Amino acid sequence: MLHAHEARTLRPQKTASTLKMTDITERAARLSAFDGHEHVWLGEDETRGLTAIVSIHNTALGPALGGTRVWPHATFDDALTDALRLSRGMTFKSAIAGMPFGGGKAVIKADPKTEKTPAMLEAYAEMLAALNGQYYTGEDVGLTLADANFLRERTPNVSGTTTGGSGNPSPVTALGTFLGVKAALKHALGSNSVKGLRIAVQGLGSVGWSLCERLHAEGASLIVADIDETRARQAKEAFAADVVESATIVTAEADLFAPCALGAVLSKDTIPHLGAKIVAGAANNQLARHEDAGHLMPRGVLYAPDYVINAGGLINVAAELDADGYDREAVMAHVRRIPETLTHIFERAHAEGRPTNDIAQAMAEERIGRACAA
Ligand SMILES: NC(=O)c1ccc[n+]([C@@H]2O[C@H](COP(=O)([O-])OP(=O)(O)OC[C@H]3O[C@@H](n4cnc5c(N)ncnc54)[C@H](O)[C@@H]3O)[C@@H](O)[C@H]2O)c1
Repeated sequence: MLHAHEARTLRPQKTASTLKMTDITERAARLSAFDGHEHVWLGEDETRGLTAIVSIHNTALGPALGGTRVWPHATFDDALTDALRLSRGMTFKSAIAGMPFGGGKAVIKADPKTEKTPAMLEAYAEMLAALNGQYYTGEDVGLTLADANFLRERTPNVSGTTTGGSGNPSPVTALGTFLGVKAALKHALGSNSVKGLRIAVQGLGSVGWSLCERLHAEGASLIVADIDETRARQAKEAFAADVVESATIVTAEADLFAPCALGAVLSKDTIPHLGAKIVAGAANNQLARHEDAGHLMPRGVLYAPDYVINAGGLINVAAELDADGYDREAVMAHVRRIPETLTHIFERAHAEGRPTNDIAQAMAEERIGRACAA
């Protein structure tokens, strides 16, 4: 495996490849989201329409693992910032979940509906292969199970596939999130039942939809929003949900708000207008800035740290890479411990008068620190 700043150039394995790979670690270091990343790679292929960033934050606990996001960020630096923030979150997620993996994430700057082509994914598979085991990936926003299968046929460093893998991790993420929602309710309201509660869900994709199914089945009343109107209409029919605009779901009066779309939904601007006193959802990087949690506490808002509650998918894909083979029962047992970890964080945060994300980060850093010291 490569170590921090050891390698400056990598070449695709196919000699006639049009893919160009550049180490952009130094460029990334100029952004405030950098946080000491070990490596950041840019893969460009003009012919096949690829602009991809692979961001490797910390490999103290093992090789970097994290999904690939396909999203049309407005600028390259927006995409780079997203990749950096997401891979840092993966380091903490893996550490808290006790997985032998480090933090990594990739962003392909493209519209997944109109610009994602087989040729682009082909070029991206070459990039993954050239990274030679530094980084393992799978689904995220804009990268589907079919895409993961396509990549897996071309390079081994892909998890969460149905071509020899354990399949789409999203339902497992949704299960962990659902159990985490219950843990948050129990801590804040004294009961973990969702029956009769109003729950606002932002984002009705793979995870958000699956979470809604569970909440609806147990009698919650749902308020939903998605920028995809078809998805929102389907949720109205399937769950008798109230549909609101995406911009207003943050303020919707509810017992709990579950962000399941993109990040930065909790900021100093949105927090004063939150319509719920509990925030527990699957989206990565819900806080615009780590410090924004300081605005939640004085308002009595309980926040379930995103990388703790949404770790189900990671636990599932990591198990697929286990040398002893994938064990579904062990995965489910591990996911069922997410509420226990959350409850510990809630109680410690309450006892110490600190934000829940501070406690989660301290726990993750302790484990990473122990690995570095060993
Ligand atoms: N899939 C997983 O296993 C997994 C694991 C951990 C974390 N997450 C995180 O959970 C979130 C959802 O992931 P997913 O796999 O369901 O993605 P997805 O692409 O299947 O769904 C995302 C949904 O959010 C909607 N959306 C985007 N921007 C929105 C906005 N501003 N307002 C309302 N809706 C919006 C999209 O239209 C889409 O329906 C992401 O933040 C992802 O990083 C996913």
